[in-house]
Amino acid sequence: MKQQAPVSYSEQATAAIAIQNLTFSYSELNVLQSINATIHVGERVGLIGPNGSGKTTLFLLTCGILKPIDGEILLFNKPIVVGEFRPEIGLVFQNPNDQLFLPLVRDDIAFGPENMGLSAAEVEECVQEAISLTGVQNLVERVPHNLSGGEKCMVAIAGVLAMRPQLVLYDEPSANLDMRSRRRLIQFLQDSQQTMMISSHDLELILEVCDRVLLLDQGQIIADGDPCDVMGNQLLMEAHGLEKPFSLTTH
Ligand SMILES: Nc1ncnc2c1ncn2[C@@H]1O[C@H](COP(=O)(O)OP(=O)(O)OP(=O)(O)O)[C@@H](O)[C@H]1O
Repeated sequence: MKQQAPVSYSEQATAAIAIQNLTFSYSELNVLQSINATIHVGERVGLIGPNGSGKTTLFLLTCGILKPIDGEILLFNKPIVVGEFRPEIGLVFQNPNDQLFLPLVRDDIAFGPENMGLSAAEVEECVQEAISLTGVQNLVERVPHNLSGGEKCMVAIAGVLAMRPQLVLYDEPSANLDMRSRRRLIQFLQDSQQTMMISSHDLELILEVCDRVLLLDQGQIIADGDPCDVMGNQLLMEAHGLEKPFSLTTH
């Protein structure tokens, strides 16, 4: 439950992400203040925190979309450089409309691998694999713009998986999904093989999918541990604008 020390040499072999003394501000607004955390290969880590605590910002830094003020992030032991494409990592954006922009779903899913210098046959293999994993076969000839929220969510995930990342960051993946689409997403996430981080206010989803949770608030990682322990701590949750999930209320 306490903040982690910077990654040690012995941890490097299994570190997918090593966040080291990371500090970030938008102009005058300090968002992250010297945070440290290591995400290991194979982990499924939930990222929780109140609105505006910096969850999306941390994901954008981890993908090299934003540049830290201080500190650094190592991705599989190699520093993230802002603007450098790293195929090892994929980000599923909070709003699928930010990700889907081509006239056909199939083209959207193919966009990533097509820009990775792969042959046409390799692109097709990646696309078919992603379509199959996400179950969007019936949507490939559709116009992304016309899809429902749940359909857009799975197509956006397919577009990321088509690049075969080892690590996927999901930003609020269940936002705006109905019960059936959300259940399908949870099943998909449980079956996924990649190391993952999931930022969400859907704490029950985090409980069902993740084996570890980080609580972010006031620029700091306030808690880091087992999801039931962290989210079952009512005083801790309430102190940071969160509620203990209903399914933990009898524990
Ligand atoms: N481009 C930007 N310019 C200035 N401030 C920003 C920008 N993007 C985000 N912020 C601010 O940075 C803080 C962190 O935002 P961020 O989106 O990372 O939080 P979050 O934890 O993902 O929030 P939510 O749970 O509401 O999605 C907020 O106060 C937000 O208003």
